[in-house]
Amino acid sequence: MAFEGLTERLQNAMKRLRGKGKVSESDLRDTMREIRLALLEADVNFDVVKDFVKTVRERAAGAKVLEGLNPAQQIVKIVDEELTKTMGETATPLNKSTKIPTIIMMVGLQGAGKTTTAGKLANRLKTEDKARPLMIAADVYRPAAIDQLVTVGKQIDVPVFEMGTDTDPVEIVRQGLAKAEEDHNDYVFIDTAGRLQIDEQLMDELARIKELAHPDEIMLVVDAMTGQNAVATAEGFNDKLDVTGVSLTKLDGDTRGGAALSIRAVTGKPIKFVGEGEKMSDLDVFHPDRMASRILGMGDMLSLIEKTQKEVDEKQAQELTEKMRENTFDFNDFLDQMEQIQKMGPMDQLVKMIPGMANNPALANASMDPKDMDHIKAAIYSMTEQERTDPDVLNPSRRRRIAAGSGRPIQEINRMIKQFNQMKKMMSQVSKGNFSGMEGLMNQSGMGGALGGKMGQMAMKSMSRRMKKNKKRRSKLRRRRK
Ligand SMILES: Nc1nc2c(ncn2[C@@H]2O[C@H](COP(=O)(O)OP(=O)(O)OP(=O)(O)O)[C@@H](O)[C@H]2O)c(=O)[nH]1
Repeated sequence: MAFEGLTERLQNAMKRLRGKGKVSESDLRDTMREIRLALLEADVNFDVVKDFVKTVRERAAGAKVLEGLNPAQQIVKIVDEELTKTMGETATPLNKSTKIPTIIMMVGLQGAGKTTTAGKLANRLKTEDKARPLMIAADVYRPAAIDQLVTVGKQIDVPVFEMGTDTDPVEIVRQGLAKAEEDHNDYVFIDTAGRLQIDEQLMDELARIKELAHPDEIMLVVDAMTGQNAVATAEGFNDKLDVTGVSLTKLDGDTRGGAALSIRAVTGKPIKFVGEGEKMSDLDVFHPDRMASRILGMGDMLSLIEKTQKEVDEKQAQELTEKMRENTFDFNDFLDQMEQIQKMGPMDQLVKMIPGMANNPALANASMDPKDMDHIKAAIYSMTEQERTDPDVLNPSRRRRIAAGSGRPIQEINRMIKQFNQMKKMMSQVSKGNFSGMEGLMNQSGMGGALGGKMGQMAMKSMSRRMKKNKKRRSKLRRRRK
């Protein structure tokens, strides 16, 4: 099994923190030493280990004690996040040319899995994107290599261009590309020669092929089982060819993890795919976050941690609901809400996540312009503390002052206050469990319109999260009163 030793050692390193209410300096030091040894033993590059441990230690020492998470859980979370970062954070797709064909040049040492990976990728594009790839056999040094590519081609029903072993590989590639043009293939894979070790002659040949073909992707294939050697190979190929992506093969074997964890950090090039078997379908997109949880072997623990965190967020949300229910939701709360929402990302996407809102025609065109948010904020910033907490005092002269202070027209301020009040009313209704009038209220108040729409959306977002929980809590309260 891949990563077995690493997983076990990392788990052991963090186990010692379990059940501790507080992590002392020496606990942390011991844990970090264990993590460091675990990574080194897994053949992770020394510099990568050094940086990793340093970052985790700093984050762990500086971490505020998050409510709801114990110290061990927090450190697991930090280690998980940093592992993910080390491997590149997010999945990186295959490069694609704007006009066909997209040319993918496969490079790597002999036996790394170039031919197999070319076949797997071609197969994937064919089945998922209905692509029509062509594969060029440019390894003229081993007749068996051409046969192998031809066999793979038959297996996945993808044509192979080959000229035997007597033609210069660059010439083969030139003619192969002409053939692809003629046949309108949308992808071309160039299967190049490998050696047991990097040598000048091979590199020169690859450089000549690169110069001729201008590949969109130079995919370096490395065998994950070879640990530090894989990393050295990657560096060598990258220095000479400036590769664009890496495929790690044989992750189904008992690789220790060094290659997966070091390549990105050492070469700066993303791992794009991983091979996990010999079958043509055994190819996966490389997801750093999933790989990190797999290495940690703490899938359950990590989802628990996430859940706990969410609940802490919900506790804050609960306080807000309380205010809504008691009708004391004011402009300060509104400002808080807005700031939270702004941190979360584009408004229209958030709205779509609300159950039942994805297809709501009232919100169809209500996308959130950050400028509008800023205008609302500016208006609230121009209010006095009293006005924020007690919006009823907002008489015409105060409104004029706010308009002048925020540089917004008075009509806009009036509209905003009116809609805030309607929203507040709506919120208090909803929080009391009265959903029926909501839609009518939304339309009546022009919530689908510009400013109100946005306020409405924000309110909807916070409400939807709370409704369920609140309902439960209210019935509990009722029971208690009885
Ligand atoms: N278990 C496993 N085997 C793999 C994987 N990828 C490739 N292989 C095997 O590794 C061996 C070498 O793969 P090839 O595709 O022939 O390697 P190559 O880089 O093209 O090698 P040359 O053509 O000799 O330069 C084959 O037996 C493949 O079946 C993988 O992800 N998992």
